[in-house]
Amino acid sequence: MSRKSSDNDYTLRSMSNLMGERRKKVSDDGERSLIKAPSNASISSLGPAAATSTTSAGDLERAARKQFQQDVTPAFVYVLAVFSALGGFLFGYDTGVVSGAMLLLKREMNLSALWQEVLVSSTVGAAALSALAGGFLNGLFGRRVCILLASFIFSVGGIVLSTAPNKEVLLVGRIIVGLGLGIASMTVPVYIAESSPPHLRGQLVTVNTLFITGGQFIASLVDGAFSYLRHDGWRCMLGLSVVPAALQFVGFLFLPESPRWLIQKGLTQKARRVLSQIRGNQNIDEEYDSIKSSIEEEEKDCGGGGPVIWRMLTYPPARRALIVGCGLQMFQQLSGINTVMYYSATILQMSGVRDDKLAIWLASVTAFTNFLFTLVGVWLVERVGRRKLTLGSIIGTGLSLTLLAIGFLLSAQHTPPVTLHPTDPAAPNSTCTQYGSCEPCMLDPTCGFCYRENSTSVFDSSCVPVNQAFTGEAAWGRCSNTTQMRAGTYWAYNYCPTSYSWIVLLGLILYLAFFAPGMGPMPWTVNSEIYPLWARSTGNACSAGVNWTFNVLVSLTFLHVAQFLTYYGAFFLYSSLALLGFLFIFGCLPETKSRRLEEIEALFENQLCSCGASDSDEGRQIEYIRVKGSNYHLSDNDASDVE
Ligand SMILES: O[C@H]1[C@H](O)[C@@H](O)[C@H](O)[C@@H](O)[C@H]1O
Repeated sequence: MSRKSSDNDYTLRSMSNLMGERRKKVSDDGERSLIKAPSNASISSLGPAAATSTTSAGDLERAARKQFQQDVTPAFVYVLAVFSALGGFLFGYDTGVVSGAMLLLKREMNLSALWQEVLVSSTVGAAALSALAGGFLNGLFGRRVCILLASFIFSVGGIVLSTAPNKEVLLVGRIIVGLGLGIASMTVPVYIAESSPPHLRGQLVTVNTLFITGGQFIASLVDGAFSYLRHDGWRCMLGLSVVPAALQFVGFLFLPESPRWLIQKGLTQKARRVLSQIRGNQNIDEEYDSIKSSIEEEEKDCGGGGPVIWRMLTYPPARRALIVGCGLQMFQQLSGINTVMYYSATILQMSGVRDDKLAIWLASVTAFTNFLFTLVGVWLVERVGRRKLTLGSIIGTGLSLTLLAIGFLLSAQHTPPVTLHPTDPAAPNSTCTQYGSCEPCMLDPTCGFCYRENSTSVFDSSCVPVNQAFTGEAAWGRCSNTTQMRAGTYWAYNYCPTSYSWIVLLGLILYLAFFAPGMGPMPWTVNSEIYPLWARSTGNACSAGVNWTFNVLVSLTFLHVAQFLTYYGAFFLYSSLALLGFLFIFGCLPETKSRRLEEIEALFENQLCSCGASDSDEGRQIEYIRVKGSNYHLSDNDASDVE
């Protein structure tokens, strides 16, 4: 039997199986069977060439398939997604908890500014490296083993951190946690995407980012709660991550490997078993066959030798996908999310929350807002699609960054003058005491602004050195002991009192509302689906590596950028980068919603920019995808067999 007719028979058989079950299921629902059953049946009975002849037939089939899958999606897929997303939770928890832990650690272990920076960035740096290594491990050992490995590493890291006797061991613990983070961040989205049915894939992968922001929110609550413990509060903060890590480890002992990886490795019987388990009562023949044939085709198309990254760079569709994936991750970080989150406590203080402890609690309001709006993303991703969601998000993000910058600019223009110039008994030539207004004083990390305030003005103000061990107080003078400070006297470190703080606060809220549903989750979601199977682990490893690298770059440079360009300059810079990001996304990101993973490669087949395509272009694209999915190629207006 020729390849064409066997494929044909197979498609017909599987489609009519599918529709047989479907008809049984909806026979008591006349309207639904009228819409769905005939369209599918007629499409399959006409054969692939006819099926590709109209866009509406394709759409109908897609809609029918979606409806059918929705009816029978088993709960197991959700269990699998939630256990995997614990990796996202640990990502959020471990990156979020460190700021609160550091406040306590620097006092207890007498950490210098350099050590604090090293402890925070070592995790992110280690994550960047291990994300890259994760690509290789994923290809070799599979997704499940990598998730098990990551949760094991997280548990070890948590134990080392919570029992660390000194800063050197703390550093080892932070690096161990980073290694787990890198592997988890690139594996979990891939595993969820490969196991989910197409109509739920975007939503379930986005749940992983929901868990990241959830982890950051819980971390902020834990930070707030344990900040009252004078001793060893940080041990509890850092050690608590062992609980979700152990839970995920145990869960994954029972969860299956990704069916796509199994098929790729030739473990076909096992793959069939896993696919049936994940799809419940659905007929898996069609899906299994489509994955298998696309792997065979990929091997033919891209079977050239050499390392995967080399094959990706020399095979145009994979190269384009890689550019889109890495670009999205880069622009996510360049939009300044981690700076805004990190800086949010200060923004809130600037808006009138003077108590340090209260500011820590209010930082959890920011983290909660990020979480809440990621939930909106989970809701929207399958409704409006990845492309529109990401574009809308980056426009809003850019505008909010501009508003933040305007708020900072107005504050800088109306910055209060320094009216008192006390002399430091220990260092009479301290630079702090020489500044003429609050703005340059605030931009110098060694100084803070001490002032008195009534309802209308700031007076009796001075710029004095900060207490390096506890930035909540000055090193000497009126503001050096917050508990004994006179009523109406305040200490501002990192910010200046201003009546424009409401603009900054509004900018912060709008920023999170726009960033969290789109630019937060979509880079992870899109990356999990745009690469062909042979390039998926390497593609995700590279893009996750780019995310972590830009994360550490943006966080490490923020204070220097702010010193050099001032705060408003820094935020104007981020908003221009968001504008660049918009152009990139507008030009390069195709819509992947509802397509099978095996169909998506075709979106990168002809051009980098599939956006701005007219309806007829999209129609042609759908035809092309369908044809590719059925092992046929279009020649002019006709369909001809591959072999
Ligand atoms: O998608 C996530 C999320 O937006 C987090 O809030 C952020 O801290 C991460 O850097 C990012 O990758």
